[in-house]
Amino acid sequence: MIVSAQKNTTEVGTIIAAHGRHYLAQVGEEKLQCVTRGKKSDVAVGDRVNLKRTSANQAVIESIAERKTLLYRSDQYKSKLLAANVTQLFIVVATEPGFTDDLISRALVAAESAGVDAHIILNKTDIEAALPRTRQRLEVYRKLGYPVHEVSAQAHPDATCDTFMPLLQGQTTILIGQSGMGKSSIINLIVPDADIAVREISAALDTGKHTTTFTRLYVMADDTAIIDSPGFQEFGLYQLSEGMLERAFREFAPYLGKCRFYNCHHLTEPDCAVLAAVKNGDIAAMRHQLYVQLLHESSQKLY
Ligand SMILES: Nc1nc2c(ncn2[C@@H]2O[C@H](COP(=O)(O)OP(=O)(O)OP(=O)(O)O)[C@@H](O)[C@H]2O)c(=O)[nH]1
Ligand SMILES: [Zn+2]
Repeated sequence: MIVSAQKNTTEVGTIIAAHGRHYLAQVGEEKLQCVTRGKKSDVAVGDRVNLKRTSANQAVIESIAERKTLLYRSDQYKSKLLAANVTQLFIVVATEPGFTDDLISRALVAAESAGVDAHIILNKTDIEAALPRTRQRLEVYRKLGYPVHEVSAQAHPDATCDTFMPLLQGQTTILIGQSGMGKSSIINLIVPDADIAVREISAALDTGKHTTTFTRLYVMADDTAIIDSPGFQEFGLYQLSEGMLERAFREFAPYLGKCRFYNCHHLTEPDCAVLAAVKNGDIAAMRHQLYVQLLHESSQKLY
């Protein structure tokens, strides 16, 4: 079929899902199946792209607009693209089941190093027995300046929407969370017809049964989008240099440059200002341990 009107013009779209080297782009009200030229597959969900139509519902990606931010996911010892142009990252945790600090801090490091704001969403506040202890566990992050928002998607859906809507406005927000935290419940509240959209995306990309395993973007308004990243995407942090890592721990900032050695790794060095702060409790030991672990991991990278 020849679509004469669009034949030689370029259109602008947003990548809303990716599966292998097949992409789906939202162009106004339409969803177009896209491929890249050649073997390139460096397109990420959230990318703004220039497209050339090849049929009524297909197009070729001509170019990718400059990215404001880029998040990576981990794939063995490699980092692959997770999402582009994200402005804020919401980490969903719950009173129950338990969450791990390791995953929260890794997500925070990913956000910091990408220049993306990070917020923590505490869901299931209706499970009151577990609430005090959960709040206390999140205190370390709140003290670091990461906003913590309390919601209950199930018990207080309207209040949950009221909490989210102003936060989402004008932003591209990625939601991540370990299984069972209630991320799907939240998405279904704030994105009406999310299920329909996922089925549509899945059919267009022919992902078969893998409907829940791909990252997808929901366009809410011109300047507002939500990205649902299923499962708990391990963030790719292998590409971070030592300098980027130490800066991704925002509580290290007052101490950087104050160690005896200008190239201090903050591991076991004498007169290390960071270690001194860990020792006197100004830096949480748990956070420093993760820094050590990430430093170790980034030295293990294969390429
Ligand atoms: N008590 C309570 N339960 C909730 C709340 N929100 C979600 N749940 C329940 O928590 C369970 C997990 O919710 P989901 O929305 O499926 O969680 P998810 O994080 O998407 O989990 P996966 O689908 O495994 O990734 C379900 O049984 C929900 O009914 C809440 O506010 N309070
Ligand atoms: Zn040091």
